[in-house]
Parts: sequence; C-alpha cells; structure tokens
Amino acid sequence: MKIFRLNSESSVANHFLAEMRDENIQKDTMRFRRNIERLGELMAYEVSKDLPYVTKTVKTPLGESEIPMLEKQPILMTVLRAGLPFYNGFMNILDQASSGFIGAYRTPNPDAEDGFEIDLGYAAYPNLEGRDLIIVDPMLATGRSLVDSIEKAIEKGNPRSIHIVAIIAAPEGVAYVKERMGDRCSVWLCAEDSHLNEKSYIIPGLGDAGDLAFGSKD
Ligand SMILES: O=c1cc[nH]c(=O)[nH]1
Repeated sequence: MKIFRLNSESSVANHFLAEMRDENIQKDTMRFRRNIERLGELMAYEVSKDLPYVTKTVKTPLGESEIPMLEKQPILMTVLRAGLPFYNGFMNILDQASSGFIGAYRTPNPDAEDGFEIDLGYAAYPNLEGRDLIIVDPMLATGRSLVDSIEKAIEKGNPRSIHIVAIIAAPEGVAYVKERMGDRCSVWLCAEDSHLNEKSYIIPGLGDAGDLAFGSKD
C-alpha cells in the first residue's frame, strides 16, 4: 500500500498543521476551518499527480497548446461532519469532480471492540464503477468508519483507484486500512502521529476536529 506523507518535506503546509494543533490558535474556528481547507487544496494537488491524464489540444487566440488533462473526473467523497472543510479544499482544486457524502457516527457499545459501533446512517454518492475515488476525512483514527464507508460505497460499482486522504493519522488506523484494503488503496497523509488513546483520540493529534470546526454537539 502506497503511503504519502506531506510533512516528510519542509513546506509551509506545516504552518497550517501547527496552527490547527496549537491549543490557543485552534480556538479561532474560522482559522481552523480555513487551515483544514488549505491543507485540502495542497493534498488535492498532490493526489492529482497520481491520477491518469490524456493529452488534449487547447486553441489559444494565437495557436494550439498540447496539455495533459485528467482522463476522467474523480469522485470526491467525505464523511460528515468534520470532513466538510477538507472536502471544500479538494473541490477548490478538483472543481469538476463528482461528490459523495457519508454520515458516520459512533454509538457507545461496551461489548464492541473499541467500546463503540460505527453507524453509517446516511450515504449519497454516484456509481463508482471505473472511477477514481478520493475519500477525504481529516482524522484517520481507528480507520473503522472510513473502511466501513468505503466497503459500503464500493458495493455500488468498482472504482479503478481508491485514495484515502487524511490530515492526521494514528499508526493503528493506517495499519487497519492496510490490513483491510491492502494494495487496493493509496493513503495520503499530512502527518502520522504517535498512537490512539483509550477513547480513540489521536495523540498528540489536535482534539475533536468536528467540534473545533463547528462547535460542540452538546
Ligand atoms: O483524535 C481524533 C480522532 C478522531 N476524530 C477526531 O476529531 N480527533
């Protein structure tokens, strides 16, 4: 399974990530959402390098230019609700992509493996057959909701490639995706952190991305 890590090179992307993690700066919700979006724009550019292209001819007022263009528009899928600003960043760059949305939430269950079940309550997406599927979710924690969402989605058509994109991942989540999806997908991360805590939060992570972007659910 191919894994790309944006923070393996020094770039200004690390500033956006540092602001998202900083316990004081992250309280500015508009800045937090905008930093997710900015990382979405940068990650969309990185993933775009891995998609198939065909050369097309563009007529300028003075001649013709041969330009490699996306062979097919990808499908961008996100998991509500923290995924929305990340998805917006992707849409700013891959602006002709089709979209899919999944509502996944954790329901406490003391008998379940991590103390909770994943409920996929809402799903709306196009037929994935032969398309490039890019599924974006800022936090790859256990990986369970992401893998469940993908498995449900690919029942409705077999994509020719699957790209999982996250801002911060836990090694446990990456290992779970690798175990369940293998070479079927590529994983694109801004950073991979140390571990998950007992509540399945990423350490050091940044806290609850959904609450920081949109306020507490309580
Ligand atoms: O640390 C985590 C893990 C999952 N979701 C979050 O928002 N934060």
